[in-house]
Amino acid sequence: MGRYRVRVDTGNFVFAASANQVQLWLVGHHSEAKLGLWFHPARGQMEDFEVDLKEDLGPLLFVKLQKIHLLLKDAWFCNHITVWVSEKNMEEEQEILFPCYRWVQGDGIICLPVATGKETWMMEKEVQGLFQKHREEELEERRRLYRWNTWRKGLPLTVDAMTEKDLPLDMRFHEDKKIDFVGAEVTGLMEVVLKRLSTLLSSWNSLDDFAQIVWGHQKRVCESWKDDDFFGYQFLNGANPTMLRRSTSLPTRLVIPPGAEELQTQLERKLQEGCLFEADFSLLDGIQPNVIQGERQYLAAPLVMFKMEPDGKLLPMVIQLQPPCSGSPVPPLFLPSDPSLTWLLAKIWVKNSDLQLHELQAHLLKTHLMAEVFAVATMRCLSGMHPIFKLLVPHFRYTMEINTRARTSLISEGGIFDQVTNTGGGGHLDILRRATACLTYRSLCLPNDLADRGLLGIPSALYVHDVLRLWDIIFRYVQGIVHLHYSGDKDVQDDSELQAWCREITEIGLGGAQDRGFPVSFKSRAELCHFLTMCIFTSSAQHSAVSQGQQDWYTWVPNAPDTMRQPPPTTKDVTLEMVMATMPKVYQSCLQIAMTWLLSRVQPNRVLLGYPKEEYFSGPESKAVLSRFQEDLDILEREIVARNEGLDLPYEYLLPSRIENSITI
Ligand SMILES: CC/C=C\C/C=C\C/C=C\C/C=C\C=C\[C@H](C/C=C\CCC(=O)O)OO
Ligand SMILES: [Fe+2]
Repeated sequence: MGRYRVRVDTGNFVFAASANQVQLWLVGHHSEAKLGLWFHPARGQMEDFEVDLKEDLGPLLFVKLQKIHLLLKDAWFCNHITVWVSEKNMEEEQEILFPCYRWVQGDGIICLPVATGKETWMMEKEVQGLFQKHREEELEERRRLYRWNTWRKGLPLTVDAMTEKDLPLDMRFHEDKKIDFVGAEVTGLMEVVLKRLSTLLSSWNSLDDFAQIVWGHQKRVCESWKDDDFFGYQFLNGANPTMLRRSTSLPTRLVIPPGAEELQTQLERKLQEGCLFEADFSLLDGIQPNVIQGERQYLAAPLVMFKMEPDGKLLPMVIQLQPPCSGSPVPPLFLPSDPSLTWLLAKIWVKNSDLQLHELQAHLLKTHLMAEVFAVATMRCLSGMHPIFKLLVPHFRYTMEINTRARTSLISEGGIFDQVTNTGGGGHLDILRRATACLTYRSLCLPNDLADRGLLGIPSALYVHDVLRLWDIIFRYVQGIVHLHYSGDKDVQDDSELQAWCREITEIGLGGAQDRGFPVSFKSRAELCHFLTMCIFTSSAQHSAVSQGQQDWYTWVPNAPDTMRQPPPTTKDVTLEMVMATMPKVYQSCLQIAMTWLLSRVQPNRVLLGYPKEEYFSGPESKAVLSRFQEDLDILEREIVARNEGLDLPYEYLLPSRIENSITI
C-alpha cells in the first residue's frame, strides 16, 4: 500500500496523440491494481496522476495499458511511463521507469516491463518466471509482425514488406521525416530536370559542359579530378575507401606484355619496399551491361596498381581495364606516360567501376542490408526487456523503411539503377549476389578488415585512423553495457534469447554464413562485445563513411560517371570525341546528381551516434556508461577537427557530430 505518482509521456511526433481513452494498471510482485485512470494522451505532453492504493503490490514489475476507442480508432505514441512510489517504510520515494517508445494501436492490453537495470535482469528466478511468460507472448507477436522475405535469391533476407506501407508502424518514418524525404526526392529531380529539360536526351559536347549542372561546393573536384594524386587520394579517403589493399605479390591477372620490363621492375621494387597497393574490380568481370533507352552500355573490370609515396600521396602506376582472357590478346596496360586523354579515360573507367561497387557492395549490401538483417533478427528474437534489445534497437531507427524504399525505387525493375547505370538491368543484382557470397564477418569488423588489407600505420589514411578510433569507442560502450548485465561468460552461454538471435542472423538472415566466419553462438562476453560492436559500427560509422562522400565526389560526373556508353579502349589512340561518346548523357548525369544530393544530405531531426532519444536503461550504472560514450565521442570530435585544420582536404565523414545513430538514408 502507498501513494503512487504516475506520469504518462507522449511522443512529440505528428499524430502521436490519441482521441481514445487510456486505462492503466500497476503490476507488482505480489499483486496488481487497476488505476481507473482514463485520459486522452496529448502530443508531446506529460500527464501526471496520483493514487493511494491499499493493496500491497510489492516491487513493481509492469505497467499495463489499454487504449479504449469509442468511435475513432487511432494510434498513440507512448514514450514511457514513470511511477514514483512512496510507502511508509521508505525514506524517500522510489522512481521507476517503464519504457515504451512504440505506437499503441488497437484495444489490446500492452505490458510494459520495468526498465532494465542490473538488478532487474539478474532478478531471482520466480520473478523471471513472470517476465518469462510476458517475453514469450511478446516474441510470439513480434515473429508474427516481423517476417523474413527472400527479395532476390542469393542476397541477405529482408523484412517482409512489398512497400513501406506494409511495414509495422514502429518501423515507419515519422511524419516529419516522410515529408522531408518525399519532398527532397521531388525537389532534387525537379531541380536537375527543369534545368536541362531542353537537352535531357542529348550528350555533352565537352567535359567542361558538366559544370552546367554542378551544385554546391564541389569546386575542388572540378579543378583537380584529372590529377593522379587526387585520383589516388579518393581510394584512401574518398566516397569509397573500401577497395584499396596493400599488395603482397603482383596480381596474377596483371600480365606484363613484352617491352614493359621497366614497369615490371618498378612494380617489384615498390612491392619489396612494402608500398605497392592495388584496387581490383574483378567482381565486375562478366557482368551483363545495361541497355538504357535502347542504347547498349558497357562495363569493365579494372585493376589499378598504386605506389605510396613518402609524403603519403597514393599515385597510380598502371591500369588494366579488363582481366586477361584465354584465347584473346593480352589486355593493354595504361600508364601515366600515355597521351593525357588516354590515361584520363583509363582513370575514368576505374572510377565508373568504383562507383558501382561502392554503391552496391560497400553502401547498400555491407551497411543497409546488413543492418536490416540485424534489425529483423532483433525484433524476432529479443524481447523488449532484453538488455541487448535496448542497446541495439535505437541503431535500427528508420532502416527498414529506407531499405524498402531502395527495393521499390532504386534497385527495382525500372528503378534508378536500371535508368542510369551500366550495371542496371539485372547486372546490379548479380553483383549483389557475388558480393554477398564473398561477404565475410572479418570484412565487417574494421580492425580485422584493415589489418587484412594491410592499411594500418599509413599517416595519410584518414578514414582508417578515424574508423579505428570509432571502433574502440563503440567497443568500450558495448563492453560497458554487456558487463553490467552479464557477470561472466556462462551468463552469455545460458541466455537463450541471445543465442537464438545469433543463429537467426547467421543461419537465416545471412543464409548460412558460418562458412564466412559469422558466429552461430556466443561463447563469451568478449565474442558478444565484438559482434555487437560490429552491428552498431555498421549501422552508424561505416554507413556515414560510405554515404556522406557521395555528394562531394559524385556531383562532378566525370570524376565518377554512373554509366559508360562506349567499350573500354583497347588502344592508346583516344580522342575527345571518344571520351564524350563514352560519358553519361545529360539525363543520366542529372539523375546521378539528384540522387547523390538526395542520399547524402544532412537529415533533418537526425539522431546522432550516442544520443538516442529513447531511455531504455535505468540505474546510475547504465547512465554512466552512456555518458562516458558521449565523452569519448566528444574527445574524438575535437581530435578530428584539430587534425583537419592542418589539411588541404579535411576528412569529415567520421566526425561524430555527423554520424547518425542508425541508417536512415
Ligand atoms: C545512380 C547511381 C549514381 C550515383 C549514386 C546514386 C544513388 C546511390 C545508389 C545506390 C546507393 C545504395 C544504397 C542506397 C540506399 C538508400 C537509398 C534508398 C532509397 C532511395 C529512394 C529513391 O530512390 O528515391 O540511400 O542511402
Ligand atoms: Fe545510405
